Amino acid sequence: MARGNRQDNGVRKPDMPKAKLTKENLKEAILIFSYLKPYRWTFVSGLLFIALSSGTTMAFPFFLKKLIDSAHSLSLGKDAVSPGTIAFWMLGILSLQMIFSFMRVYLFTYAGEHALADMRKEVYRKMIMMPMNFFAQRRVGELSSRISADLSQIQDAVTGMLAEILRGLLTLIIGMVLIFVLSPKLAGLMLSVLPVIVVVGVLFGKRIRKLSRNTQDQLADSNTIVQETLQGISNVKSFTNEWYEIGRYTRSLQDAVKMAINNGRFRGLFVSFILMSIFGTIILVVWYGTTLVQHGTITFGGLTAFVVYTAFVGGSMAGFADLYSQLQKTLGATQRVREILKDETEPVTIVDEPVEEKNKLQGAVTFHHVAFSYPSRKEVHILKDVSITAAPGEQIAIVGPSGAGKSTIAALLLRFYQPDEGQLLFDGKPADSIPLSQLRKQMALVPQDVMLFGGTIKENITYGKPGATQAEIEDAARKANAHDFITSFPEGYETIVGERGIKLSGGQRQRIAIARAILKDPVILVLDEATSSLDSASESIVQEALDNLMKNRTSFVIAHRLSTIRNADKIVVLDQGHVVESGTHQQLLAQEDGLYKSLTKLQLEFTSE
Ligand SMILES: Nc1ncnc2c1ncn2[C@@H]1O[C@H](COP(=O)(O)OP(=O)(O)OP(=O)(O)O)[C@@H](O)[C@H]1O
Repeated sequence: MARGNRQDNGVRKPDMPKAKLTKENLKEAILIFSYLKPYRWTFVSGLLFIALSSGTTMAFPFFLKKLIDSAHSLSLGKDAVSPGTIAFWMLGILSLQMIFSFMRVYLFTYAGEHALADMRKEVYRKMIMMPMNFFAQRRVGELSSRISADLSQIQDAVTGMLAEILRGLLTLIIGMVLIFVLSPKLAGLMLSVLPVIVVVGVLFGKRIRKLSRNTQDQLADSNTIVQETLQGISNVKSFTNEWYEIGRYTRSLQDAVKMAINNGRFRGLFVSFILMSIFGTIILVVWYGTTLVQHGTITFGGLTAFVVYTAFVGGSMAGFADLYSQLQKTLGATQRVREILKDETEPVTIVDEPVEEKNKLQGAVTFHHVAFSYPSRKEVHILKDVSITAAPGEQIAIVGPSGAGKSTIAALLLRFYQPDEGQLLFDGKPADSIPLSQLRKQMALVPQDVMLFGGTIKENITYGKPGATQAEIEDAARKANAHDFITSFPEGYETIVGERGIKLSGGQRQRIAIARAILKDPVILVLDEATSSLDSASESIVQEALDNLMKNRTSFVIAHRLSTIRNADKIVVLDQGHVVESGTHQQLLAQEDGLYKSLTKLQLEFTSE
């Protein structure tokens, strides 16, 4: 069976590109801001409040200077504004600061959350519209972390980081101007140590970025293990491989922890370095400042304000180095998300339109000399020169050994993939001349392993025709031999089926899938070994349901149990991608040395044993 999320070799592809701070990358990242467009006024107001709150923060040291100088003047018996009045002004400023900070956080959250939800919607929309090959080459965990982790990183950048950059820049510029105004000499001293700090900071930042990327990758690997084992929990349990999975997860986690600790070591060094730089500079400035106070070049208050401004400026510089590594992470996330946004989707429509008259099918299907290889394994030719014709309403059975390419035929029918050579025709028209969604709307697939969604039975049946009435649903369930077992549940149609339908038996799940297909009322039906996992009693109930479903539709039945397809209008025998025989049951049995005959014989022997 050609499953969607098949992995080629179980090894995750290194699709986490390094995000360097290049012009190209930044340009791409800026495109993400287009999602903020609908909320631009909220966002701009947020920016304004950041500027205002930075302004009020920067006003504090100024008032501190006034406060100290006035106290100093008063102590010398000179005339000055009373410290109480200045403290009162400071309280006023503090109140403003509170309002500004509240508004900035609120407005940024508002714009950021909305923009992120839009972005998530867009990425999900894109993802779900991707062709099958996209899913065949990626792991589910990896894709879901695009939507969760990567997008959260981007959101942090849009809201938190941008605010930090703006605040840092304002603090830096205003702080620099003010310290030069307060004392050019002291400012000169402070700036002489600055380039050293910046260079070392950037080098550190680079290293940290690399390490944290590796940690993130490793962590994503461990999360994939969790997702995969939970999805296949019955496999894990039936093989009693809990120990194996715990071991696998532990090893993966240990690697992640090792990397994170290594990263932490560097971050620790980085933080210590920054702290040392800040306090070292302060000590230097204070020492030199006190000599200037002695010479009367600067007041006590001035020196205090200078030190505080220096701390602000130093803090914002240290923040920049951290922001730099954050920015790198965000660029990585942006790149991965943009990769999906840029990828080409299938030409499906995302509005629920009825099938147009001109696209309505009668149900004739022709495979005309079709050859096919899966895009991920181009060198392996799965189908070779396959020709099959089905008249409207005919039942075509496809049989053959495992791996012969039966499910691949189903995948091509549903146009999950395109033939490499030859043509697929519907009512004599090339498949690609009919819009993809319009075509698929007229088909239904009852797969081998039925996947139900976590909602109610009713919701699962209505999946075949959203908006169907209760009468239609019940009618479909009756035809699918499902009504009786559904009504035997206390909650009837409202019974929650549990995640992926685990609260129902295999046969019940299949009958729900059949009811879903009946409700869809397709012209062409594809059944992929629909009865293979059932015992004889359930098989006959399901088979009856299937016979109801197949009435008056072109059906392609992929079957292992040859007994179920005896009455098919045509049986196509496939072997290693070739059609080796084709005809009715009787015709094929008449072929001495035929593959069908030997398969039938084998099954008879097998079942009579
Ligand atoms: N997505 C895929 N990418 C690459 N190769 C695939 C993919 N799906 C199936 N194949 C390969 O194509 C071949 C035919 O597979 P297919 O599922 O069509 O066989 P089948 O006849 O339905 O087998 P079975 O009866 O065992 O389900 C197999 O060799 C399989 O490994």
